[in-house]
Amino acid sequence: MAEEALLALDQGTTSTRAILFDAALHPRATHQVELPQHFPSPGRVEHAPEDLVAHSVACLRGALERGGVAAGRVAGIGITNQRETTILWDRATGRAVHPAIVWQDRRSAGICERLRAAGLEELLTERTGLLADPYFSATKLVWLLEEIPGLRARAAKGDLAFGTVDSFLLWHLTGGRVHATDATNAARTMLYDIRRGEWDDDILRALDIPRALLPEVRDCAAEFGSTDPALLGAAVPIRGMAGDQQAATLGQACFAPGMAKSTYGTGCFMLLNTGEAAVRSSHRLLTTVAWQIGGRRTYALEGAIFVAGAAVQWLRDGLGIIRTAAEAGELAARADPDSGVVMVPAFTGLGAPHWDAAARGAILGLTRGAGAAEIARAALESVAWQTRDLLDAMRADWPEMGTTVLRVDGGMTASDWTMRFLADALQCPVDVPAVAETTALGAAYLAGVQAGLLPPPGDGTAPGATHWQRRVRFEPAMPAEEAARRHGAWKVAVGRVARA
Ligand SMILES: Nc1ncnc2c1ncn2[C@@H]1O[C@H](COP(=O)(O)OP(=O)(O)O)[C@@H](O)[C@H]1O
Ligand SMILES: O=P(O)(O)OC[C@H](O)CO
Repeated sequence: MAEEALLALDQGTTSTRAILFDAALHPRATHQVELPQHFPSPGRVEHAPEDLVAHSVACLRGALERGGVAAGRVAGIGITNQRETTILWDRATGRAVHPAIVWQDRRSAGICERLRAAGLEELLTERTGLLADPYFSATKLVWLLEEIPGLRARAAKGDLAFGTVDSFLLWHLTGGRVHATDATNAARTMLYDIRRGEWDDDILRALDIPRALLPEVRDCAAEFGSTDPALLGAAVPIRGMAGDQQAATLGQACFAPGMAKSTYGTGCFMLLNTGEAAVRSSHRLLTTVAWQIGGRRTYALEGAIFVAGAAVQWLRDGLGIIRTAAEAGELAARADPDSGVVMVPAFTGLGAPHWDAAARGAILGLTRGAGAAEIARAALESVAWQTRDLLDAMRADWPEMGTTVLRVDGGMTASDWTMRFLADALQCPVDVPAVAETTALGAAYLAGVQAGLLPPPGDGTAPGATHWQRRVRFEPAMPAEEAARRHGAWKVAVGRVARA
């Protein structure tokens, strides 16, 4: 690779990876490390902050080494990360005062209840676009300040720094010189006014969070400082930052309003670009910042589903009816398509647009003729129907959406059967891109924009002209009436498991 390179760091929930791209955004080398999960008690999920830093540095070094590129040739690093996960650290030592509280962690449910009882939910939703749920960082931070002795006093003195994973990594990569985040990560804290683009003093006061804890908020394509030369052998500028789902939206080149992407990993996150409109949802979707570049914010509606690929993992590890995830589609293909078996995989409650924490999973419509194949098919279908519920909610919230093509990525897109059924269920085309690593691609793209190597979104070359290429398109083959009838059966099943 003779020309300049871009380096993406993707710190996710289950692994950390760095991908080296050339200046035209072709992936050249990858280094990945699995991240240990810690479950100290039911409902609690933690990561070791030192793992986050050590693995990130190892991945950056590994990708450079494998790509045979010296750090000095990297025009910019883009950081992207699991969102909402909360870390509080000592400014003097850089050491975290508690393990990272992961986005899935439910320990602050009681604090959310308190906020709702105090009538604060409307203010929180209006300003931040989010719901009073433990998913977001704010109540995790309140929990730390309330439960860990001495922290409130240290915070008041200005000795501590708060950040999501991006900020914590930035702090360490720059040798403790920069305490900053970007607008997309700030938008997931429940402390940030997404319309005015600043930390919200009313919310900080209501939650008793000292402003001195908070990082400075920058654009997603910006100068974030340079890496400590001791880490990679040269000072490399950090020029991009975005939460992983927002980075994937950029990686999928969903640059124009009305474009949407859905990522199918363990869970599923769907984002719809709504342009300059921060659309307030009437269907319990989230309103979030898709990206901020040149001081201008583009917004998105977001829906999160907790169980997507996790349903396939359950077929494998819970039921033992498949040996590998890839077998799920083969088994489903052998099922009776009219068996009437419906599975609602509400293993940990239902996410958007239902937000029913008490719901639990069910398999309905079993007859003597139903077997492993029908259950596998119902599990894969459930992923498509959950997406249909999100799409319907998005259309209802934002009628301008019109017809769409859904761009998909993540592990489950390896299943052609699922993607074909997804197109049927949604009654719209489903596009799988050539570069599957859309999250890293989005982060590298941001760094490339800031380095002046790539055009920003919306400059006339968008959508898609810069880096997006389709690998395959799935067109709906099921008649609309049949899709509506089957969706009806799904909705009845959801109604049976709902508790809220
Ligand atoms: N061929 C396949 N068919 C169906 N599901 C699959 C297939 N391959 C992988 N998966 C599912 O995709 C998920 C992994 O996707 P990935 O994007 O790596 O997730 P994450 O980033 O959440 O760890 C797993 O839950 C797995 O069950
Ligand atoms: O790390 P992932 O891919 O599981 O994504 C996590 C999300 O950012 C949580 O909001």
